Amino acid sequence: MEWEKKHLADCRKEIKENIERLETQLAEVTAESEELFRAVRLGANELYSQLVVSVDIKEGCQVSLRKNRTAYEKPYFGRIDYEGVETGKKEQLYIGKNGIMLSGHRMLVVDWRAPVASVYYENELGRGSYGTVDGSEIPIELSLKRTFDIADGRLLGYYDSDVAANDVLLVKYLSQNKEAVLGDIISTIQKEQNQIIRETPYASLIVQGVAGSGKTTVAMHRISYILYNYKEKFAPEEFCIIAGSEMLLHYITASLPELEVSNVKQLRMERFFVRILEQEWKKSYRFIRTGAGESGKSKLCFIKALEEYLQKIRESVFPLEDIGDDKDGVFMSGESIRETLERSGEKSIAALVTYLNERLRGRIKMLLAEEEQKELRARKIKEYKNWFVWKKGRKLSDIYIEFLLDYLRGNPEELWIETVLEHVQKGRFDIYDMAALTLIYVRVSAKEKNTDFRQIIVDEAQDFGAAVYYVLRQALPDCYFTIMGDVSQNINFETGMNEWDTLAEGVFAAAKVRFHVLAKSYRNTIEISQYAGRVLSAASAGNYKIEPVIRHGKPVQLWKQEVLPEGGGDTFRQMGDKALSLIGDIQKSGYETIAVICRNEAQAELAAGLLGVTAGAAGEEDFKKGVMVLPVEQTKGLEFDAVILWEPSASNYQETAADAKLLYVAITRALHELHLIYSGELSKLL
Ligand SMILES: Nc1ncnc2c1ncn2[C@@H]1O[C@H](COP(=O)(O)OP(=O)(O)OP(=O)(O)O)[C@@H](O)[C@H]1O
Repeated sequence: MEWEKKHLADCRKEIKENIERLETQLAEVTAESEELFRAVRLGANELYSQLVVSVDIKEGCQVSLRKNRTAYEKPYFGRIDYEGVETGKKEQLYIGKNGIMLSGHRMLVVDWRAPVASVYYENELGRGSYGTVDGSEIPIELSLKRTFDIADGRLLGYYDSDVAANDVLLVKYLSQNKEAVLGDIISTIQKEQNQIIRETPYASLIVQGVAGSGKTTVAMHRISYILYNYKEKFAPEEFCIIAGSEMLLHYITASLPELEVSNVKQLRMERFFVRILEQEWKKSYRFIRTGAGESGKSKLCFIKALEEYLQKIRESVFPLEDIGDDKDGVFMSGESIRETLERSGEKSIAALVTYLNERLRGRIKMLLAEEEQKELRARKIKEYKNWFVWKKGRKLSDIYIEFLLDYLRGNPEELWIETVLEHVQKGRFDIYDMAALTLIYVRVSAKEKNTDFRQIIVDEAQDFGAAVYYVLRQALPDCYFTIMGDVSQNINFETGMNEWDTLAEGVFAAAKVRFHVLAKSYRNTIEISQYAGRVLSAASAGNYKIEPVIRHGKPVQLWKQEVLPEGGGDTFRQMGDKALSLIGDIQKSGYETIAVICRNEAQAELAAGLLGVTAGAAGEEDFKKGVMVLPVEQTKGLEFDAVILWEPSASNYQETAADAKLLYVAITRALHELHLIYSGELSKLL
């Protein structure tokens, strides 16, 4: 202990010196760049490149200073001692949230994202290896793995152990209250989480993780990891985080600056489609949250039927016939058209029309190249100009309508199509109509393929059906996807994902996607997890079980309100009073985020009225401290110190898989305390 205390003190001394040196350097470089800026503004253009360099140095200084200042309080959390098997070189590395360099390029603290830091998270003592960014494996003999508990620059203790080195700290960390943002877990990342964070960025991932298993947290750390290790290959602007609601996006991305991630994009799924559709999404169009026939439209067979329909249009625009005439010969053969079509699967019809017309013109010029053919050449070029035609400006929605009519002819029993047609004619589109429009855009009119994005991260991915992912893949063929979800929490039972095979096989081709499972739940106490377990088997057909991290809390409390003869109003008032007194008690025990979770918006309005707070409305963006009254659907992905589940009665939650999923979501939002207030009969699921 004394040795480590001294090491910490020495380390902090060096960091302090670093800070002082950087402060001086920053002051100097700031003065220098200001001077250069003035000179350039007065016309000394030859100093411009010097100014750019100076500004770069200044920014570098600011970043280092920030890292050193943060590190001063808690420079590191782990230590590994090992010997390189091939080199025989002994290393003793301290691992922290920020890599700290000393002058002379001596590494004081290794950044948690560095490849070697993986040893701390994954390896057991003895022979092992770690992977580098270029894919090679470095064999090592690990002799020590140590976890530190450091606060405010003081060493409180350390633990040496094998693979689960960070368990003690983990439980300590989990017992704390939560800030109203997603925490950073750098010092307690678990092995199976680490494997996902450090998966190659050149693969798509599907992660099935039970509620509270860290899917969202892991996804954010993965972005940080990729940007740190693959700076040259991926830029932050090429990342987009997609989720179902604004509140969830705000909640999850609030943790990004802490992880040194800035400038990544974040969009709700429907906004993402709008972004891809660009001007094809007309001003008069409206997104509707619930459309018609979503159950049918969300399935792969529907979107693949559209794909086939578009393929037929393509075939009709480019007949595989020779182009030319008997007298002057063949300018372009049917065979060469076929080859071009095959090679250009990613090109839209409009792009191909332009391309093939240009090629045809080029071929005519080449075949009639002689001077004496000049006149004939000009005539033929004119004759075959715009040989391939596609009506520009044809509205995507018209093509969609034609397809729907065609689909209806083939499937006359699918009556919902009539309603979809009505919506589309009025310019009203749900998420699956938007996916369909996007596919039509990609196949029909896109000028070129979209290269804006390279990494897409979808959170709460189970809420969208396979058709959405099929279209995303087609629209962004060069993109890698990180898809995080939990089929047990699929609240859109008819449309969303109830298993992952369809996605893995039907959208990605199973060989191309890596599947991970996170089974441990870090959020809830054992008592809450076990309670959730009761509904889980009904919610996931028993496929994915929760393994809670051993952390005890209060038992789950049930508060039954007898139905009063005076009628519902009085009964609810009594329930409201009970909730208010519970909230008072919970706040007294120091918890800050409390949610009252209701079955739907109407019940949330009612409960909010009784509690004297405003209910979280659909468009609400802020996740805040205090009491929030929310319909269960809007609590997806969020977590609260305490949850009061409002009216989990038999009539609100019936014995169906869909209702079980809703209950499961609601219960698993609670970190420390769960209370149920209900009148009459409790749901049979409980
Ligand atoms: N390794 C870990 N160490 C400490 N805390 C962790 C760890 N992994 C997850 N957590 C915590 O567990 C909680 C749940 O994490 P997160 O919200 O990422 O889970 P999730 O799988 O996305 O949950 P849900 O499916 O319910 O939205 C968070 O408070 C997070 O900080």
